[in-house]
Amino acid sequence: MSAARRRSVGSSLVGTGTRQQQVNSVDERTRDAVRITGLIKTYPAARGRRGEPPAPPVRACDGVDLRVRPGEVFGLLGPNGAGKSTVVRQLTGLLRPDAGAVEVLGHDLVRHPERAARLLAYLGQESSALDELTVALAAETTGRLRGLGTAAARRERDAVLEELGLAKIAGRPLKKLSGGQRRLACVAAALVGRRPLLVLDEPTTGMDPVARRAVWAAVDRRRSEDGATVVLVTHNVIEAETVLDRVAVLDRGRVIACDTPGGLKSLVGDDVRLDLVWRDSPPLDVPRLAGLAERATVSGRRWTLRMTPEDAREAVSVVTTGPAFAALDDFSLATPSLEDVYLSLGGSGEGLVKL
Ligand SMILES: Nc1ncnc2c1ncn2[C@@H]1O[C@H](COP(=O)(O)OP(=O)(O)OP(=O)(O)O)[C@@H](O)[C@H]1O
Repeated sequence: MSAARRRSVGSSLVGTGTRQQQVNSVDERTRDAVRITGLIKTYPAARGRRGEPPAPPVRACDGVDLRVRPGEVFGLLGPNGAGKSTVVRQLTGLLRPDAGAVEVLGHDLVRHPERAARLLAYLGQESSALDELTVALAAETTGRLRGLGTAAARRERDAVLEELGLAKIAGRPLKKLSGGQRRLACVAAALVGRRPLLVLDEPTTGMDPVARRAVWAAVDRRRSEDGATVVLVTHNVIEAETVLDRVAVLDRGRVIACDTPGGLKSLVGDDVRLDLVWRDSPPLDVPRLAGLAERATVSGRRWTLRMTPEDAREAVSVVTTGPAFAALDDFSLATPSLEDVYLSLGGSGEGLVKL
């Protein structure tokens, strides 16, 4: 129900006592596009095959609470194995939680998982189901399955393929495309037969920058023109910073922070990050450089330092003069990123992608 419609229903019932309370409680539930409360999921232990040790149970969701507002692009960020896909598979009704509630636009998807198909479009990590079809047929078939008539499905198919730059390869089967092209075709299929909630699990994996930009523009259009809400899984911190309104950081099945990218970054204060890349070995006989070496995280030829802006100014003057500068290949100074937030919150940082 749109906000305008909710307002008109509410105002027509002003003063009717109990019915007003009912409307208020419906209003309360539908104010969030997605409400996830106390979600718990443990994958059971598995017997070891051919003499291998058994796999222990894995608690992939450990009490996850999330609220997503209508029209928001909301991200789940975290390293491999943090539990992001497990959350979205429960959000889409594909996986039953052990405990907790999942509501989408006021519908209880734990009790009624079959309603998910009408409420949301889901792009999972693996999408081999469409592999035998051509790009055009994958999009058209998805539209038909979502209840569009033949003409409407074809109209939407053509519009989406054009929008995502796929018209030229519309006649090719998905299984004969590159990884990035196949992923783009799956995004196209997900967008046909519009749904109020889009749940996209790493939609741009393997795509080149042109395709990525086309996907983000298409997602943004669904939000601005249709009022769609988007839940997006990513472990790409750069994407997270640029496309998301709010982001929940997941680590080991728990939400360790949830805010706007800017709000999260303010958690790490004013510290800046200085990256130094040396041509070969740095001249450690320069005394002030030896001092920096003690504070740096070293990875091959790269030093990374987190410091106050004043210390960074001093460090930059050290590395841009004399023998240090001669030995320097590259350097960059950056304000805090979501990766810094993640690390400062106690995440391991492994598996976060920076492109
Ligand atoms: N079907 C399954 N059976 C057993 N364990 C599983 C299963 N699926 C996922 N897991 C485990 O649950 C945890 C969370 O996995 P999940 O796929 O939700 O993480 P993720 O954050 O989506 O990771 P990625 O970024 O790699 O996609 C991991 O430890 C994973 O190994």
